Amino acid sequence: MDIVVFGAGALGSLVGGLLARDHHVTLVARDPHARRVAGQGLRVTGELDARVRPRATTDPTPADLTCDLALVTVKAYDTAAAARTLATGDPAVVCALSNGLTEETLVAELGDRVLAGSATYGAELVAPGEVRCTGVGRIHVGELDGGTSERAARVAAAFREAGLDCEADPGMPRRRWEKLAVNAGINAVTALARVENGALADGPARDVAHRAARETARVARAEGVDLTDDAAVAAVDTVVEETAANRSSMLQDVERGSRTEASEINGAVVDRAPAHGVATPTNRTLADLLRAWEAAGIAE
Ligand SMILES: NC(=O)C1=CN([C@@H]2O[C@H](COP(=O)(O)OP(=O)(O)OC[C@H]3O[C@@H](n4cnc5c(N)ncnc54)[C@H](O)[C@@H]3O)[C@@H](O)[C@H]2O)C=CC1
Ligand SMILES: CC(C)(CO)C(=O)C(=O)O
Repeated sequence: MDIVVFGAGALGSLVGGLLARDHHVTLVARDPHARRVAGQGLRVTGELDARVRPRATTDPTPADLTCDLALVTVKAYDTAAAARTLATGDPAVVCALSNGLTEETLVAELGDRVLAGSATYGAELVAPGEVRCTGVGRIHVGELDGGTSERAARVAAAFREAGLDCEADPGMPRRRWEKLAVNAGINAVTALARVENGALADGPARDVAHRAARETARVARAEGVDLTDDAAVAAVDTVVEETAANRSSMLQDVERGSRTEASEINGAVVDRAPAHGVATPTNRTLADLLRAWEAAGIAE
């Protein structure tokens, strides 16, 4: 497959690097990472090991963006800009692995080419040209409105060919909310407490994460998605166990002094709640604390 990874930071470089073992991959990234990958290739270290030579560019042409599959791995708040650039080319299928409910923003520019996606792999960009895999997770892809499709099966098969754990999921509407519950619980709590995901296996931080996940499940149900409180909590516990050594992407953000996705994750739950009369005090507190930290001065 001809695959473009748009926004190759930590997650995009990991997934794109692994895909490059079997597919023709172009990373759309920023310097100095892009320059390093273009010159010396990309190293995947940590729990997985690979040395690959994908193409890398900071400035894709419409021809670069005309591909079989465009994977979007920018931060959720960069999705609209990524979608506008992707629309200058002609990707056959577009799939977001970003956290947050970003697919609607992609659909606005790219229409029914958009598949839903989610990833629980852990990744850190440790240096230009080197990404560390901190947790082997799983990727799910599927139709935004649910159901099976030939194109989702084809994308999942292409991922598996390259050795990634990936399934086509007919239940993406529920999975997207389940992932939002996982991130609402894990990301903000690990970022504020400055702990690895595994620290949420017990103790007070675990209770906060569970409360955020339950609130997310209530909003999901109010929006017609069948996600029980217990299922949301169980999903948090499973990801905590599977990614115990991860420093969540939001913890990495606060440690770097950069903007977080608190508004796109916890804030997204809070914003949707009033229309349904659902209370979301835990998500509001987590989002507000992170926004207060951002307002005090972030690096970018
Ligand atoms: N890092 C992780 O372990 C995981 C991250 N995620 C999600 O994946 C998404 C990406 O996360 P990370 O990879 O950690 O963030 P990151 O900040 O390392 O990567 C995003 C990259 O996109 C690049 N980018 C944005 N706009 C661009 C443009 N127009 N042209 C070129 N490059 C552009 C940025 O420079 C950055 O390097 C987030 O939504 C995160 O929540 C999900 C699962 C795990
Ligand atoms: C799955 C998890 C929680 C892995 O850390 C993640 O999505 C992230 O860090 O953003």
